[in-house]
Amino acid sequence: MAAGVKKATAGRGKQGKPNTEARSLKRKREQEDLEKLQKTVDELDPKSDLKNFTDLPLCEATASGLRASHFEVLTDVQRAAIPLALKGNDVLGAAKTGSGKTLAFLVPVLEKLYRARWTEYDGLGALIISPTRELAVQIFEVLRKIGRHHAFSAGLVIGGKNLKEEAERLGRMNILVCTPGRMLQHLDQTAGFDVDNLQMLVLDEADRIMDMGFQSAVDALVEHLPKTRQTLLFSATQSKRVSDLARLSLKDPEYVSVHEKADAATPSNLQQHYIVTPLVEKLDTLWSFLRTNLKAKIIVFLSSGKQVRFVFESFKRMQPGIPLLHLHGRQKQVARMEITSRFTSAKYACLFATDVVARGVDFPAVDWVIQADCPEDADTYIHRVGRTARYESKGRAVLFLDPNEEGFLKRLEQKNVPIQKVNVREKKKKSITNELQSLCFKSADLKYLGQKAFISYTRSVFLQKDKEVFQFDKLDLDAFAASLGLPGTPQVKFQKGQDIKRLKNASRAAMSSGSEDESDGEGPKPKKDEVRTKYQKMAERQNQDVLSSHYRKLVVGEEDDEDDDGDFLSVKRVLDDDALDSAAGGAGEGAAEPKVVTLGKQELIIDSHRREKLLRSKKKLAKYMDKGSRLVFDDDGVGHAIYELQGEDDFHQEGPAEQLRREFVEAESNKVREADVEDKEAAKKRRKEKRERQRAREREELLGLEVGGTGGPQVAVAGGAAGEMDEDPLALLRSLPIPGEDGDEEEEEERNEPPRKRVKKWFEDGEDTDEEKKKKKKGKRGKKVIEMDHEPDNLEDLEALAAGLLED
Ligand SMILES: Nc1ncnc2c1ncn2[C@@H]1O[C@H](COP(=O)(O)OP(=O)(O)OP(=O)(O)O)[C@@H](O)[C@H]1O
Repeated sequence: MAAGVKKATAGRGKQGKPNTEARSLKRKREQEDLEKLQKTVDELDPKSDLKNFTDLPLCEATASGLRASHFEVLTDVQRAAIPLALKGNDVLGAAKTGSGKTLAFLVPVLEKLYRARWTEYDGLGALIISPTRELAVQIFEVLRKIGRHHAFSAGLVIGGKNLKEEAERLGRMNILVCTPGRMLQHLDQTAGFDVDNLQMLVLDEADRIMDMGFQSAVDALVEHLPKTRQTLLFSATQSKRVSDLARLSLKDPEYVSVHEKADAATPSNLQQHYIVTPLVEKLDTLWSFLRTNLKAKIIVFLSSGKQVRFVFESFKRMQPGIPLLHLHGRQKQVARMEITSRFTSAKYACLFATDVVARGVDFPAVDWVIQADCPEDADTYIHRVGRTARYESKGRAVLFLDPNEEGFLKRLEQKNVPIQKVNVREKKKKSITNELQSLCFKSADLKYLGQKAFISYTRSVFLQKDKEVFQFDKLDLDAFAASLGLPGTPQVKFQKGQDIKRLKNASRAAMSSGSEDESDGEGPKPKKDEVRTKYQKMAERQNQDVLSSHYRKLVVGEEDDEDDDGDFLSVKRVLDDDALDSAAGGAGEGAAEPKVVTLGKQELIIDSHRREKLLRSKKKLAKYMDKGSRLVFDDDGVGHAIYELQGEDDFHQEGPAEQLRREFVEAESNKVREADVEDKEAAKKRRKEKRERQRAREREELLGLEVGGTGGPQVAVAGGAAGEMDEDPLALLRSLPIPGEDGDEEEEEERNEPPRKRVKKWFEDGEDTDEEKKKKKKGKRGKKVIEMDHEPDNLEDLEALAAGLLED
């Protein structure tokens, strides 16, 4: 789309002055061309037999962009949809995966704006919405390629970038490719972002975008858009739901379904197989498959980000001999882009992925699509396998089914998906359970990942809507846990909750986050300033504490109870050993066993280093303790409360109350007096000892200086003359008290006493020359410094100091 610059400079005279005549001529010619083009479009019969892009009434900029990108022959969907769209119809386009739907909407977008003579001053002309960031990036790239000779500005709005920066650029864009949440965020928040002129709205993977995960965002987004626009909807699994059409205010939409009467819903050059492999042997089968297909480009689909991480990490450690990559919605945007581009350019590689790349993503030359976890429905199956056998290339797909999941084949049949059974050559199959066990034993991290994978898998099976295919009660949980290499079976139990789609889309509930393409079903992130409990914080820890999702459910689940359309899982035991293990150490190996310490009436779980530190601080612990009550001990060592109430009768028997009171006061006063005398004696003794110690110290200091001679400051003693004394050269320094050390009570008192008169050191002698004195004065920038040879400790000293301060 750089041609705008060329266009702007065309029509200038030799000296750079605008040649008005040439310009008006050019404009006239353009106008004529445009009218001619519009006429051809109006006369175009959408049902006519068109073969190539050159048969379409397109402007030169689009035609040359297509040529430069080597697009010549129209695909079926392009042949059917582009003419209708060029003529201004709303279109619902359905065609198999990899059949070229992207161009079927991008070409009409460019043409519409071109024929409307759209300029940068006209604002946003077309909005293209994609359900995932990966797909949005891809659409944007195709747009850039075929639109290179147009002068339109185009932008990508997908989140993961600075909102403000994005907002600044938005106002200048004619075409935007976006994900729904991020776009809505801009429409709601970006001041001056005007979409009133919008000519065209496109929804790629429309059925997904109209799905409930995006429902609220899309509805809110459409609210902002003008009703007088053209709308194009495309997908390989298009729905004609009237409610969807109404939501988008489509006007007499043309339904384009080029493969409706085809033998299959999937590309004809795609070979599809399934393997019946028990859940407990799934990883063995997958591993053995990879080991026998090292020279291939493979995508392995798994049901959650946790599955992806565990399989990726464990296989990586076992080094299968093929480069491994992994992609899921919880990764940072930069990492996702990096992995996508690495897999795109790789010749041989295996990508473990969630459904984040199930739709639309056009990785070149993928040989195999393996669905290691059964997809939630036939549509998802169709999109997943569609990552291979794209356009005219061949591809193969394998679906792993547990014997209990064979009911899924019926679903595929209903959708016209041809699939054949293949058997695994048992000879080539290798069990990796022992290796996984040993890896999990050696690495706590991997074990935690395995536990999380176990839980997320079992949970997803339980939550699936299609109960004929996904039968939780038929899962052999112990054997499944063992097959992942786990030392025990993490325990799970049912709780009323939400259905899988709702859970999967939980993160989309707050669309403003912009991370709408999350496919891991890992629930929403907390808002920044939300107050969270310690269990919530533990649950959010990214560092693999296995029960995090359980804790999350424990906490979030309470709120979810209202929603009764299904059930969901959570832990039976709040704290099992592993959970505590992980909670105590974050995730690292050798994490300390959590302790439960009873403090007063409270139980304190020591589940982190911070808590452990707390145990060492009496002061901090004090706040957990009972405040306590003071006791006095009698001669027999029995404790009594300071004020014990005596029975009234006993009290009266001892004599008149007033007399008893006086006797009590007198006795207590005597005690205080005696204690006072003792205290005074003790204090006197301590002061005496202190004085003696001080004198001794001063004597030693003087002695030290004499030994050191006049050769330099005190430290010189250590390196010099001390050696001759055959003494430890640091003896003097060691004899001096070090602040903070040996802090017994008396020394503490000593430190609290007012500072004593300090004996001047020989090198501190204040007998400076006059010049030195002047220098000192200057150095202190005019500040008045009064030098005294000792600190003022009587009235005379203070008067002298005050007099000095008044002197100029
Ligand atoms: N007319 C054409 N000539 C040659 N190649 C084409 C043509 N149209 C599309 N392609 C190529 O076919 C591949 C698939 O196209 P595209 O991604 O548009 O398919 P799609 O129908 O959108 O698939 P999905 O349903 O998976 O999103 C791309 O690599 C694209 O470059």
